[in-house]
Amino acid sequence: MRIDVVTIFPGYLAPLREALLGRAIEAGLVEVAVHDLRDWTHDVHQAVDDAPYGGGPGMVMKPQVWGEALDAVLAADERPARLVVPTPAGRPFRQSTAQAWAGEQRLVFACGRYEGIDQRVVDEAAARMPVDEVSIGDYVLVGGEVAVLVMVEAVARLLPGVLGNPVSAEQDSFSDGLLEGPAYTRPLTWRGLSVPEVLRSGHHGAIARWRRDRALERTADRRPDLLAALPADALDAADRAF
Ligand SMILES: COC(=O)COc1cccc(COC(=O)c2cn[nH]c2)c1
Repeated sequence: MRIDVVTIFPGYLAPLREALLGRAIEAGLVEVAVHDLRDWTHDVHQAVDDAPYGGGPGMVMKPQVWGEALDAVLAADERPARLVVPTPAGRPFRQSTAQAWAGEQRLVFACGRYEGIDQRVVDEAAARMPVDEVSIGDYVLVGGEVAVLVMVEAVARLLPGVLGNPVSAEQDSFSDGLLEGPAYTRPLTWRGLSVPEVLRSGHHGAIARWRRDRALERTADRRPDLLAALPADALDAADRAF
């Protein structure tokens, strides 16, 4: 998979080169190219924004600069691309979104700042490629860069070879529609707190049951919306205690 990011703060994307993801890039499992939007300005001030039509606070990012930047970035590789624009006004980004995007040959991320990018940039792009305006949560950031770090990590970890042990991607939180329950490791007792007996029993059935109970309990407590969204047949008789 090739990932391109267009931003006025390329340095914000430096963490993509670290750790697991950095190794995946070095191994050629994923290619990442970060582009400075200002490279496509032609004025001495390298202006990327202007006042909003209709008035109101803040500035809007200019369509001409974004248009030239996306044209150039898209032309750099013949693989078909999906354009992703992080925005508080977007559809929710979920694990299912990451799963779907993991099958893409190419993702191009456009990082908005200020009050956003002129809508015509998104509308014009949508005429020639799939475009997703997505939100990573109901809060407002200063720019899309941090959201891109979140989404790239969520997608890249699903790519074959990126994670050491692929099984954990399947057994993710949300993969069965429930939150992950508590996890424990050595020592057996720590500051007077012990590990639940069942986990040391060696009874795999009892352990699986205990883990599911804890996941159901936590989901009912923290995310009742997820529980309500489960398909009817997802819960067996033993589950219905929650
Ligand atoms: C067409 O889309 C745009 O113009 C996007 O423009 C902006 C403007 C300000 C901030 C951002 C960054 O995204 C978020 O704040 C965000 C994403 N998820 N939750 C919060 C993006």
